[in-house]
Amino acid sequence: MGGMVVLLAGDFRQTLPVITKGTPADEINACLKASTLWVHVKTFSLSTNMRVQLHNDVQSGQYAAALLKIGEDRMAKDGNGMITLDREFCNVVHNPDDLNNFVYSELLTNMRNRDWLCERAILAPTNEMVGQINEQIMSRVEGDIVEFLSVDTVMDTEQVTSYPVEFLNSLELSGVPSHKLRLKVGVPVLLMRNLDAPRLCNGTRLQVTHLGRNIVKAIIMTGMAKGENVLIPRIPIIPTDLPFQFKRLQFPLKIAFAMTINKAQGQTLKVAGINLEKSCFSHGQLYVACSRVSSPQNLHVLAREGKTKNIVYKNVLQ
Ligand SMILES: Nc1ncnc2c1ncn2[C@@H]1O[C@H](COP(=O)(O)OP(=O)(O)OP(=O)(O)O)[C@@H](O)[C@H]1O
Repeated sequence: MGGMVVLLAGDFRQTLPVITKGTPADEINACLKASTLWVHVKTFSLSTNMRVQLHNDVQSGQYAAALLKIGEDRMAKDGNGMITLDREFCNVVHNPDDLNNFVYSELLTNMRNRDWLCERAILAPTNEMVGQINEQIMSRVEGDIVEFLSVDTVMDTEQVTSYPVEFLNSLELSGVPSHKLRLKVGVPVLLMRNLDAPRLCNGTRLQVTHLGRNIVKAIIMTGMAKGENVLIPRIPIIPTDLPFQFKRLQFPLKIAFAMTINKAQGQTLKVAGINLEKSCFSHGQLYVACSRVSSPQNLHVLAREGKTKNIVYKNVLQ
């Protein structure tokens, strides 16, 4: 059947599809532009950055222009291929504690305000960094940490001896909750699976209100069911991108003070911190991170000497 009109909306300055252990060439090949259908696509361009425009101040035009310079790799680079982030573009900070304090100032008082919690996040390129930042900020929250250990089992009983439980427990997989999930009452969490769409979806943010042995009570902070109290159970999660199948029984939650830049794509934040102790490693990450907020006053960036790498695959933009 032909002749149907399909509307696709996107921005090729943003991150490309993630290919596990893939090279830049694999990412470019997975992009819509590499499809044989692309020649039949008619493109229209949107020209106003509404997120920035809505802020409605004199700096908004400058900020939107600077974002485009990052997205299109038009920033000047030094001999090591690094760009310099200046004060007009963001607040450059020099250590992780400062970054955490700028974004989560007076955390204990403000944590009761769910809107305050939702409108801010610290972003980092890798899951490993995100895990560390979440632990650092959770340590500032009052109360005891409760540790939930997952139950991991191999699906094929014949493979039980090849994959001991200790090995399964050690697997940290993207999109799969950790074996050891550490939470406190009051912390914001991200739901990692669709439990009851459209109320409780992958990416919905919640605030923990009670930690039981077999259930987590939480209040929904984002989306159509904002304000509702919910019970989150442990669910079986089966990763699909491994050479063998195993099942992890765990709460589909992770702490949401910090999240990866890729996870933040699509979100709008009032205040963002970007931890670039380890630079971005893939196309569009710096652009996505910086473009989550609408003004330079609300963007705090931790980068050594204010310098960082901006990875842009120019042929995706042509
Ligand atoms: N025409 C508009 N009028 C008012 N607000 C708008 C308009 N378009 C977008 N916005 C606001 O701008 C912000 C970004 O919009 P939206 O998330 O739809 O854009 P997007 O292109 O998906 O962004 P990105 O891909 O960068 O995440 C949102 O807060 C949205 O409410």
